[in-house]
Amino acid sequence: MSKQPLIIFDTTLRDGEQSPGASMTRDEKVRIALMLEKLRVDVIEAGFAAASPGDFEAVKAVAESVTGSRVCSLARALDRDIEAAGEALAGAAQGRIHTFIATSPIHMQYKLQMSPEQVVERAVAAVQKARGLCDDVEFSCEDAGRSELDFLCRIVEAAIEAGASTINIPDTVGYALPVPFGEMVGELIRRVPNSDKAVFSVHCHNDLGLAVANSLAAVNAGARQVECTINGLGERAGNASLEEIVMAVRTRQDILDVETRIDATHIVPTSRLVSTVTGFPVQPNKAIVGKNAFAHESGIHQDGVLKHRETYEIMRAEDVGWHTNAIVLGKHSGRNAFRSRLDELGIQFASEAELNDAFALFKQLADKKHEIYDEDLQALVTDTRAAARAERFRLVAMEVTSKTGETPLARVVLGHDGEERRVEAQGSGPVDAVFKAIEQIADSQAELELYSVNAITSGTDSQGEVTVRLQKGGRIVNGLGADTDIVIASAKAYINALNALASRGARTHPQGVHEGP
Ligand SMILES: CC(=O)SCCNC(=O)CCNC(=O)[C@H](O)C(C)(C)COP(=O)(O)OP(=O)(O)OC[C@H]1O[C@@H](n2cnc3c(N)ncnc32)[C@H](O)[C@@H]1OP(=O)(O)O
Ligand SMILES: CC(C)C(=O)C(=O)O
Ligand SMILES: [Mg+2]
Repeated sequence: MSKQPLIIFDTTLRDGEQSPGASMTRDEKVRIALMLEKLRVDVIEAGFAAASPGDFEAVKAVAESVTGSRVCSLARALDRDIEAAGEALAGAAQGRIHTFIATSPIHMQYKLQMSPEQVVERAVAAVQKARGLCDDVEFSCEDAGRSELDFLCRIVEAAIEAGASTINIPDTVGYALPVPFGEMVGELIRRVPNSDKAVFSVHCHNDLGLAVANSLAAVNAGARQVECTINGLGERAGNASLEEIVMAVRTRQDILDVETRIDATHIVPTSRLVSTVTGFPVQPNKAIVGKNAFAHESGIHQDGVLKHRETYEIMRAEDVGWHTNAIVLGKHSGRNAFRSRLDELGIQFASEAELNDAFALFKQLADKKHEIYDEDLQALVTDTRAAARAERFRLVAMEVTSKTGETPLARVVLGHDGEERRVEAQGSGPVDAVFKAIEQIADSQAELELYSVNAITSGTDSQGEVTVRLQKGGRIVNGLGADTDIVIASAKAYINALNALASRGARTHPQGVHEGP
């Protein structure tokens, strides 16, 4: 039986970015978008063009960089938002304006303070306006999961009549349960007289941990687009995870009559990239992309897998991009192997000089570490790019003494506005001592909101990747640092965050206060 296409709409760069602290710069968005294009995602929602000048620029840059996927911008049902989306998407090979308005009684009454009639009127006007600027328009009924079915039928019919070719049914607050949600989507498709003129889509949030289950229930009921994010990143508890949807569809071809065009071998590198850029580590037991997803610890399982892999594995690790290194990168590798592996990971360099900087760091790392994994390369490039931004502070040297029964002492040499300064400080631990020493020079008066360490690969020679989040006067910045020595990685991350605080460069976060490295 021939399968129907299931459109994969990735919203990592828009809804994913709405996770507090997950903001991305324009260049980071382009880097992730190019990876999503490689993954063969059908639609990339690049941002919310009207949200801020930074996000407008990011949507524009993604639209101008990506040709293999459709690029989309979100817009409220307001002319100014739709015009901004249309303008940002003008350079796209394939663009889409995604406009939305809430349809649940609670949102219409308290948030929009509009009557249902006014909401329908606004939705129709928004779709018409968007169609005047772009021939591909998606309309979403925000909070559809808590909306009345009769009203949904009415507004969806009107939106299709006005020119929307995709109708999205979001479970905005993650309230739905799979069986009733599937029934609701099926009922909508049956009852809306012009439903055959649009693709029905779902966008599920994970507040009850059911985003993927709800999405698949809707697919079974006739939805042919799923909105999802890498690693399930997204507002609050996140969105449906792309990798879980894609692999569920692929693994259960026996009972699902849809297929996607995703090249799953890029899933793990994309997951790593998103995690590195946002500073959100992936939990070890996360389906598909967690480091334990294909690991077997117990004897009976190990025995079974050794005798016949499928006894305990329903997917092959290599099919989703685990350990795809055909060439092992190490200290004897040259520039060509390095460049080619980065190319496979979707990382391109703006100049030969940038490649050379990254290659020099790679050689330093290879001296410390036997084998360089893809994850190391992602971290290394992020580190090079983070270091390349406006450098008010620079780590020149550091030494930390940490002995049993003694208070740790850090001696740090910091480059500050062209001068080198030496300081020392004690702290409750080695990292605390280093941060205190750096602060003696920086005197940032910023609050440390988050400090997290993540081992990039396994083994004691693994690189540690550190995220530091600082907050000052409502402005939040992330700093990233990677090194085989986690205290040095911590110092780099702290300095990186201080440099971000010192720079006023354009950031994309909707509220303009969260900044990433
Ligand atoms: C479910 C979702 O994920 S929806 C997308 C959520 N994402 C974001 O909000 C990130 C981007 N947002 C932003 O940058 C800002 O909120 C902006 C630029 C869009 C708007 O900022 P402001 O003009 O300061 O408005 P503010 O955010 O305080 O309030 C939202 C306004 O939009 C209205 N609104 C909300 N949704 C819609 C909609 N779909 N269509 C029309 N108006 C809407 C609200 O009723 C409110 O109107 P009011 O100012 O008349 O009370
Ligand atoms: C804007 C819409 C699609 C959304 O993100 C939601 O309803 O969750
Ligand atoms: Mg959402």
